[in-house]
Amino acid sequence: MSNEAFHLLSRGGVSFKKSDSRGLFKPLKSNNPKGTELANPSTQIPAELDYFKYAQGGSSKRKPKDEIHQRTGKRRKIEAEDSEEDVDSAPAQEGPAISHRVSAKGKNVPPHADTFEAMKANGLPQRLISNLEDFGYKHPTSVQAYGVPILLAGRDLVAISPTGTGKTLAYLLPLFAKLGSPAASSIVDVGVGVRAVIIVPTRELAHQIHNECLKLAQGRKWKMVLFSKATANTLSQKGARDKVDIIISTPLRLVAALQEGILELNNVRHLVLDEADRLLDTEFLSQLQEIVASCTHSSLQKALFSATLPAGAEKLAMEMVNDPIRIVVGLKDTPLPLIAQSLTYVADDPSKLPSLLSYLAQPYNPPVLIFTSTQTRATSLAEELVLNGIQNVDCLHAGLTHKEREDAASRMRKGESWVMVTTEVMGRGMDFKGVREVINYDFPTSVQSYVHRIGRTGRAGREGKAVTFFTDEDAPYLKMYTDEETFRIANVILQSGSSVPDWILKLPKPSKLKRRLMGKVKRPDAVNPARSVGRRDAIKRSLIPTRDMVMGSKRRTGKAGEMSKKES
Ligand SMILES: Nc1ncnc2c1ncn2[C@@H]1O[C@H](COP(=O)(O)OP(=O)(O)OP(=O)(O)O)[C@@H](O)[C@H]1O
Repeated sequence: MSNEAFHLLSRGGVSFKKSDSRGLFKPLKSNNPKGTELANPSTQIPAELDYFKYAQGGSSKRKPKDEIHQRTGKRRKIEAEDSEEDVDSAPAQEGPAISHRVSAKGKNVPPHADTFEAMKANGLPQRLISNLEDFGYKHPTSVQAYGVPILLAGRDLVAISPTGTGKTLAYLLPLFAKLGSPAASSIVDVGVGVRAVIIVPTRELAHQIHNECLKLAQGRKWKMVLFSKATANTLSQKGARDKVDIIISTPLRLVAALQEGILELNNVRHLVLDEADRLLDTEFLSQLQEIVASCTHSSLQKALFSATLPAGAEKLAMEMVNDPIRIVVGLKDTPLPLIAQSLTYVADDPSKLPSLLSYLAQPYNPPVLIFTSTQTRATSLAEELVLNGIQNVDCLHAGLTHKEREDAASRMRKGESWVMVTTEVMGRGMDFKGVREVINYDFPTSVQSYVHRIGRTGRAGREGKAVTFFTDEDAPYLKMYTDEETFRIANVILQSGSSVPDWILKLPKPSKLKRRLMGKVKRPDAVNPARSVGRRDAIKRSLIPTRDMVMGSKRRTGKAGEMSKKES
């Protein structure tokens, strides 16, 4: 199905209204069937995990951490290591701003700053603080409170902080502060060529960060380039590229420009790797090494950020930085307790579609993000949902054109997509604040993938819900066991305060072979085997009824729209 036809089929006429970020700290209402209201988050989040300062000492509706540890029978090893090996860890702070656990390792860790105002003493200009006030940001999050002073002090940083806790700003604030003023208007010698590079694994994320830069840069004429084929061509003229302050790019694009000789990175003083563990994966590693090797300026500062950093990636990360400080906010590789997680047994692959359809037949909180394992399955599932009358279905994966991808992301931001079917491409970094529910239609291939995927909800202090379907084939990979490297999804769920049925905990340990096969479960391209015969005809035939259905849904969704408006 072409993307256009797909939209024609799937569009209803109502956008749910997303509140802007100023409303992030207000109590949320849900449109759940019973009409029960989610309690005020300020009474729910454990203080130590209150990244957005809701709790300020409030109690949690989820299980307190000690209780969780009793259930898991063991406090996670990595966490114990963090606290035992802290060097110069900043002291626990009285007061509302920093009331949760942050561990900092490294020599001479600069003290953290409780407020944006206090960061002035570290060199954060008033201009940036005023911009933050305009966004309605009152306090720094933990990763900002600790990370900004470290980066402003010129130190290399490896920062691990849960999804949706404001890592982007934690590196952008010091970046703008350290760059001082745009090269074009600087009165001091800033050298020739780009001074800061931000590398991210996907184009969508690069786009999002570019937008964040534009917001933060208000009032100054920074030259910030979202690197693409088109911009690479423009930058092939030396005059144009010498005026660039910041480049945001995926590794592939940047390496291509380096190899073609249309870009030099010898004036880069700040290199940021966002989603660092993904960038240190074998897929990107050699490109990344080439980029790092091209940044030859003597005062190059490196900052690596991610919500997850498995041991192998952490080793590579630590080798890449000089005299670094490593900070860990909350529990490493663990989702926020704000996300209510559950596992749903669906026997086999063909049973997933009916399970999903019955899930979506109940009132749900749009937008919902649904993850599949491949592009073909994403397309197939999106089509099935449309054919089954689900409204405002969208699809985004790397097999679409750039324009289609950008349009889909933009519809999501505007609240026009109620159900977005996607792949790993949206799993990391994407910040759609309104996402209420994530469904892992296909079981994630690693704990990191799980943590990032479900981290698309529960952002910036909001509550979220994550449902993971698992089949008989997936079951071996749920099992908890204590080898830190192979911590599995059931552990992660328990660790972050949601519950896991006992029968899952009693599943046998997977064999070594099964562990090696993790993520290699072969799934058919079509999510509905019955549809594989005459699929195109079926879609064609359904065009008219589906349009009628969409028109009908416009009338019906008047109600749903009102409901959504009330809650946002
Ligand atoms: N100090 C703050 N106060 C309120 N909201 C904030 C603050 N800092 C950031 N945010 C908002 O929190 C949301 C999440 O931020 P961001 O995308 O940087 O998270 P992240 O930690 O990078 O997540 P991920 O690991 O998924 O990439 C964004 O919408 C951002 O605007």
